[in-house]
Amino acid sequence: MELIFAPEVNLDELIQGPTYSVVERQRLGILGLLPAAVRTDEEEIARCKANLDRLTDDLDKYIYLAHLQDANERLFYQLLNTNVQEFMPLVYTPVVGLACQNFSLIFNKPPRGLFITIYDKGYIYEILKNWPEQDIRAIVVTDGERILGLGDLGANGMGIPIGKLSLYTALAGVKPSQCLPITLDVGCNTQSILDDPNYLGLRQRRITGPEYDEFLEEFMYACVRRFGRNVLIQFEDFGNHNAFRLLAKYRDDFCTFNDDIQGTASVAVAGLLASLKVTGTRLSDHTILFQGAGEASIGIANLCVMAMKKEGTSDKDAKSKIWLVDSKGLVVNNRPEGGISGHKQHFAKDVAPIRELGQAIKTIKPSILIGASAIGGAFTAEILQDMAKFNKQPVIFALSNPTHKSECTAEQAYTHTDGNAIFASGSPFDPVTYKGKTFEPGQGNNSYVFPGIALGVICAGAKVITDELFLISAQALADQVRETDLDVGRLYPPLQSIKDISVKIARAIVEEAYNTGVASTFPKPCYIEEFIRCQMYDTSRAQVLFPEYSYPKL
Ligand SMILES: NC(=O)C1=CN([C@@H]2O[C@H](COP(=O)(O)OP(=O)(O)OC[C@H]3O[C@@H](n4cnc5c(N)ncnc54)[C@H](OP(=O)(O)O)[C@@H]3O)[C@@H](O)[C@H]2O)C=CC1
Ligand SMILES: CC(=O)C(=O)O
Ligand SMILES: [Mg+2]
Repeated sequence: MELIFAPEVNLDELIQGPTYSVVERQRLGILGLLPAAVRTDEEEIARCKANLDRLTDDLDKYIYLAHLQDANERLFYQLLNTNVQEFMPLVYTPVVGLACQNFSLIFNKPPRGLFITIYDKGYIYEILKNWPEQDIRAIVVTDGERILGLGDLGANGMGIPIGKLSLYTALAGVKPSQCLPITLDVGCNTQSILDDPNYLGLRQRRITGPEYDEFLEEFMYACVRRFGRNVLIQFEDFGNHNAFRLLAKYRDDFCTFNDDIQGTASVAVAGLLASLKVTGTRLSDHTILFQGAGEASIGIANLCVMAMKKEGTSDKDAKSKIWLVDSKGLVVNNRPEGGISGHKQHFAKDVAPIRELGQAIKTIKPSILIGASAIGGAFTAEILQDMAKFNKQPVIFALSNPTHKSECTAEQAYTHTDGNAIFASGSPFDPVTYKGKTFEPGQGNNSYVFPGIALGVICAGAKVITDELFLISAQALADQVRETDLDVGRLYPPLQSIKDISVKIARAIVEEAYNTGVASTFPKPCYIEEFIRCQMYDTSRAQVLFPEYSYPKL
């Protein structure tokens, strides 16, 4: 047999590992660099699973998967797609929280994202040029100040943009080469992190004020200059004091959204719309109480108002049905403790102050209770029992992440309401069997919507992302919920069908983008769903083809 060797071996060529055929190995000049077996994708996925099964520690599993993503991205996404339900908690919440807390320890050399520090001010465009890919369509950016419910993790927050963008690909087929995770390192205010000898970020307290704002401004313009006007910039896990004002500042001129405010609103309203099918009510019939009055709660509250207005309720009446509890108690006008910012002000009521959540519930008797305060266990047995006392089927969402920050567990929700709760949570819980019925609660997490929204925005070349798009996505998601889901207490469609769900969301986004004149992909595709599917990442392996050919006789 005649062997053909390439003059120089490119180790990148090994990326497909043992799935290369012998002929491919010869042609690529990598013969001998792999063991003899020529394997199918399925066999390689099984090998990855066997490796994961050997590991007992979640962080070790995260590290294994991160290495797989670096070594063989295609296989990584194939593996995730074999069982999204099983693998999502390992690349996303809750384990991504653990990974962020240990990020400096587990950081590995291959760059999965860009770190841009406050000292890079003036050179952000040049740093963006260091990223090897040119055709970036989506950026997820954090400054690490509010990572899940874990607080300020500084540069360790990088796990979040990486994890979110992995879901862009795994859940909605956005091409990984078009995604760029970015951490803006402006310091960290968590002393234990600054004291950690392994910490890899800037070892200083956070820069704030005009210097921070100028840095963000330069970042936004540098992204557009480098990757084009339509590059999607998703803000993730910024501190409350920056999140709202940056969204307000950039939303009309950039293709941007804040996932914690707007994505969360969309997924929560989707869950509420699905719950209406169970209770046979309208959203406007409900009284909603939020534990927490931050990015997530205010975002959801505002979108609930939009949804109620669609039902014909006035703005004033809709707002009157929504109550907030923050760290100082019920959000009421003239509260002695003050602290009612502009966003909370819309929902502040003219009633006597109440300090405790439990007391607020006894007084207001809400039919929907939503937790987004990062106070684990805030929904006590008594609170859950009260919700069941006041309502035949209380809606209870414990949205805080990761799992130990959840306001209650699924088991607590069902047990303390005698199995009557309509429940969803930000981080996943295992099925619960109560009095012979097995509940499989759904995950009220923005991950159900942001990948599909991003896919739609990218396909349409949307110039801006309006609030209307988040309500449309909520409706598109709720429309996917079947009787069989509701029967097991799930307000969301099964995760296993998430790619099709994302396409439906994307389709709704694309149609709306054209209808409202914010699309810029022309000509408008005739068959929108087919067009979207054609843009999606294909995990099947590109064959290294060497067609037989010969020169014509000279
Ligand atoms: N499931 C999902 O998809 C999402 C979940 N989340 C989760 O929601 C949580 C909050 O996130 P986010 O809204 O962005 O954070 P913010 O920091 O913006 O808001 C937190 C809110 O909680 C309030 N709070 C703090 N302590 C208490 C307390 N003891 N009692 C009542 N309220 C309290 C704060 O009050 P004050 O205003 O007085 O400071 C603030 O209003 C996090 O755990 C996050 O992981 C967030 C986004 C998406
Ligand atoms: C899910 C999410 O975005 C958060 O917890 O911050
Ligand atoms: Mg977030």
